Amino acid sequence: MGQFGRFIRELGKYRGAQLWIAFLTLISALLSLQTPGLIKQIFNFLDPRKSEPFHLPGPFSSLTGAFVLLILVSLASGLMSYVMGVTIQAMGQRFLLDTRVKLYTHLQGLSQGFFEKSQTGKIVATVVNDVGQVNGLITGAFVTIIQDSVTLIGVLILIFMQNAHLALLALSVYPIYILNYLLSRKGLSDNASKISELRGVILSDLQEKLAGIQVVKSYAQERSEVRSYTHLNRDNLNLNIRQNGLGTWLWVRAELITAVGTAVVLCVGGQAVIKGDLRQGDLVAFLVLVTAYLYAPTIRLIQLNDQLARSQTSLRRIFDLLDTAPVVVNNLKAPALPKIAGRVVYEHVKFAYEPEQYVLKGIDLTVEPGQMIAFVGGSGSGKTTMISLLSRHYDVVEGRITIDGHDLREIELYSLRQQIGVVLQESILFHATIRENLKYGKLDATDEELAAAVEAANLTSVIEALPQGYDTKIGEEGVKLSVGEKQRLAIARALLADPRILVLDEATSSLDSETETLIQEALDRLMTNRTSFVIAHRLSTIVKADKIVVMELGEIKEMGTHSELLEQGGIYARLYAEQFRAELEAGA
Ligand SMILES: Nc1ncnc2c1ncn2[C@@H]1O[C@H](COP(=O)(O)OP(=O)(O)OP(=O)(O)O)[C@@H](O)[C@H]1O
Repeated sequence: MGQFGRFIRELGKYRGAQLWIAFLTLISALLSLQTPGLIKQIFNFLDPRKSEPFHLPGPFSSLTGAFVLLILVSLASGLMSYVMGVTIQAMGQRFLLDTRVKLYTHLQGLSQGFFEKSQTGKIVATVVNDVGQVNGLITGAFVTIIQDSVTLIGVLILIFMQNAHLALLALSVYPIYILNYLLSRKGLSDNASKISELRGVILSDLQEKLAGIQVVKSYAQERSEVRSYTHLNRDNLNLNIRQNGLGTWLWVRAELITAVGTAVVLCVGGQAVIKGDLRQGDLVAFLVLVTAYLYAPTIRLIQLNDQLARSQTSLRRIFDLLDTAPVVVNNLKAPALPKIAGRVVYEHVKFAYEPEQYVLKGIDLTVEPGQMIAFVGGSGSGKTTMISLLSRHYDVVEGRITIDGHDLREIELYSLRQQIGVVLQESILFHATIRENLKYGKLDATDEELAAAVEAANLTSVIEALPQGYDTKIGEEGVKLSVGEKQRLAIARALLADPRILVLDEATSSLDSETETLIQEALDRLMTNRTSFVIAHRLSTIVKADKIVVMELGEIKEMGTHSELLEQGGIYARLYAEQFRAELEAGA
């Protein structure tokens, strides 16, 4: 029930709408409860044995008047329900908007590590499906709960006022209702949480396999993917059938209990009518009250159990996501990093992704402004981790990293990242126009700035050749750019951002020499006058680096310029010889 409690608190901000809904519910319930009273008066008036006059205001105290009043009451109650429906739908839509924005804002604030460990599809399922499910709770279940609870309270008072004996009889079936409910509750909620979990799995699997369709196709796994997708969906179907079966079975039993209750009231009440202790109209009105206003809302409330069970899992996932704290905490009160020169110092830096499993084991490294550092080393030696720490995607476990003397943890995070540009191995571009992709580096870039960046990135002729130039869409409905063109576009984007520090993860994939030259030229222009950290794969980059850092198992083993390290004849000399030979062979 904890989740529902928190949910109700979350809804607190819509208090105005809630009060309005509560007021309308009350009026609507009071109006609809007038119907049985009117029916009673009509029947008692029509009683052939002893017609009783109407106790209604002047113009309505006739048969026609009573009918008109009946219609007016229904109309007014319908109108109230309409206004209430609209108000609740609006509140539901507000909730959808607010919760999705809240979740998305929270997601944007989470650290990179969270996304490395989570399946995107599951996150999408929560933001889209789970929030939608909870919206259903507001617009569906909550209306029922409020409306029917008010009706139940009103009807209880009315039936006891009319006939306490019959009222007690009508209520005698309630222990059986409760038992019936308790019997089904666990099954329904267990099954609902399985459905909800499975839905997340199906969505994340779909997203993952479509994103990785190249792998699926190149391993010819299409049929096995279709099989496993069908399998998951069949499980989903079975669980849903079971859920509906459980829900319907609960409802059928509740209907049966209702029938018993109605029969008992009719039987005992009927005898009272025969004996003359009760008027026919009183019995009919009592029966309408009991069946339509007592039993029917009770059954509706019982049926809600299914929806509540389904929503519980959704709420848990929404709250779990909202409760996930970022690993790297951005102190918004910390001072912004002033415009930097770009001096970076790693002081005795130790870092572990998992407790005690150090992947950086005491790094000391000083980089002067404008220098180019090349990280070299075997796979898993810690190169990527070094640059992740610089952008503060993770915090160091021991030691510290400073930029121009500022400890990274003591400055505002965004002001840090704004001054670090990143060009990754695989350039990530969005499904938008070339202009929009470029402007991601600098939102207010002028056309001249765009053109200069594009020129420096050797892209001018490529863009000019496109039908709509800068306004050409990339991806799905637009052009497909080659790997080299994408990379140059990413370089132009970084040029526009004009960061003082540059992080570059060079592409390992071999590009043809012409493309390689174009990219290299663009990169050289990008790196000019910036402190650059390069995870180097190309000999040309390594050779001209101001400092080559050779890493092995999380430690710096060698450091120096190309010629210094060759002279040492250590790890670097060996790596270089290997790579040089490999490049010669590849070129041959
Ligand atoms: N997100 C992560 N969670 C846990 N361990 C990680 C994570 N990222 C990297 N590691 C581990 O940290 C170690 C260093 O990885 P890192 O990616 O820094 O190496 P690298 O030198 O960049 O390797 P490569 O050249 O293959 O990219 C490896 O043992 C790797 O398995």
